Amino acid sequence: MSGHGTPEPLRSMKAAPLKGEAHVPGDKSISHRSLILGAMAVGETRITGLLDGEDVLRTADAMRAFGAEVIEHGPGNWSVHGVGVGGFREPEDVVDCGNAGTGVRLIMGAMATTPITATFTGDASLRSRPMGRVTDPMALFGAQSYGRRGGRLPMTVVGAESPVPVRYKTPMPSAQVKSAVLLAGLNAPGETVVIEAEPTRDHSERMLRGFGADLSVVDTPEGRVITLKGHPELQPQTIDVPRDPSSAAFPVCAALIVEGSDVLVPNIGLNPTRAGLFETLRDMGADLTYENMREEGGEPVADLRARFSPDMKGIEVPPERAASMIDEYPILSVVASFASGVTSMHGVKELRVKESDRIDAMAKGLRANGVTVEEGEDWWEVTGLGAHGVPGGATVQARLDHRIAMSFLCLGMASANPVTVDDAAPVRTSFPVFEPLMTTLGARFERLNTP
Ligand SMILES: O=C(O)C1=C[C@@H](OP(=O)(O)O)[C@@H](O)[C@H](O)C1
Ligand SMILES: C=C(OP(=O)(O)O)C(=O)O
Repeated sequence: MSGHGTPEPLRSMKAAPLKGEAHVPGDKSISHRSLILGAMAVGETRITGLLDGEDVLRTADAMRAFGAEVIEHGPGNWSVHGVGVGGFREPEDVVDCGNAGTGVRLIMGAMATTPITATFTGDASLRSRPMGRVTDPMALFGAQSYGRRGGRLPMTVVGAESPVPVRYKTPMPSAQVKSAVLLAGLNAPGETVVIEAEPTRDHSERMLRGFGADLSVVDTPEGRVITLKGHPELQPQTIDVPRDPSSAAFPVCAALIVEGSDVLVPNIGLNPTRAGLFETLRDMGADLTYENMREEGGEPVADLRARFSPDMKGIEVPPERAASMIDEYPILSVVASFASGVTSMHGVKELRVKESDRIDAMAKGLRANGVTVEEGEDWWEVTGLGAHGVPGGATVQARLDHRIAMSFLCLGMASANPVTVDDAAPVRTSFPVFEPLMTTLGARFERLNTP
């Protein structure tokens, strides 16, 4: 598992023009939810296109520990025989969610209204992340939790004996917190209500409805109000997981900064709660087009075509767009380094509690590679050096963060000198085929024994 093995240093050298098609893996958010909702349905859910990244494999193991039958039939092809809402059994051992914030937080929610006890842990990154944001609303349902100081893992959650429904306004924009409350609400009587001031990714709402839950979403002056009726019998589904826009971001952004590139990234979901990066890149003047726009499973889908864009300009990224591109700021900051002028990113303090403090990780690594970065608690600014202006040449720390590792590997494809990442193992959490896929397009990597 990432974070426990030998570090895998990887150097990224100037790439050849990136050309061809990039078939990126399945969506991580939807993959976690497919397994969890499949485990809470009655009968067999079939899944194709499931991401086989380590984060999702941990969730599959966790669902087995809670009593569901989870079987891999072949690459991406899975079945889950669910135990029904309220049917989880008590895990016999500690549940290790690895590197996955989404996995642990959604599973805590899913079990918090069933009278069982479970202890959760994860790798060094996950053990440093705040869990109070989920255990606070779980306490309102009647669950108890005992963790390390600061609400850190390892943590034991004692599910509520007689859960009560909850009305909860999320204190920060977080789809994980929203989803944990909705999943807990499944096994509470009456109506559970979540209110979010800023809309976040809505996969849980769409999928809960798909599984047959009674759920309504209303936009009000207070924010988005989501109401779920408790105690549904969830119906098993057949799910084809769409490709992950957050993974698509890497070949797209690499193509924009590597001279001579022209890359097609087919079948990417453009759900508006996820597509903020692509709009931002277009606002910066990127040659990024949506081809073959269509609807699949009720969601907009397109093939993304990205070509080398030497004339991109820095912009102020609208803060209200932050939730729809929260995982994409690291790679955006790489693109911003190759634009001209300043790109400023505000309203992004959530970046400080991801797999790493992503503002700090990117700021330190970009500075080491010759880029000027200013930062405050909830904002940062990157001063671009133009299409050929980034020196590169440094070794950076990935900090057990897949998106930091992949972002700096993309930087090295276009900078004057190679960029080395001290440990690329975390890439396997979300994008296990990143290295071969990017190599096929024209990237050049060198594996090192020591960074
Ligand atoms: O719900 C989800 O699937 C996710 C929500 C986001 O986290 P937050 O809820 O902490 O913003 C995102 O960063 C994460 O990669 C996936
Ligand atoms: C923040 C992320 O994931 P998680 O919170 O699930 O660890 C991510 O994938 O960028």
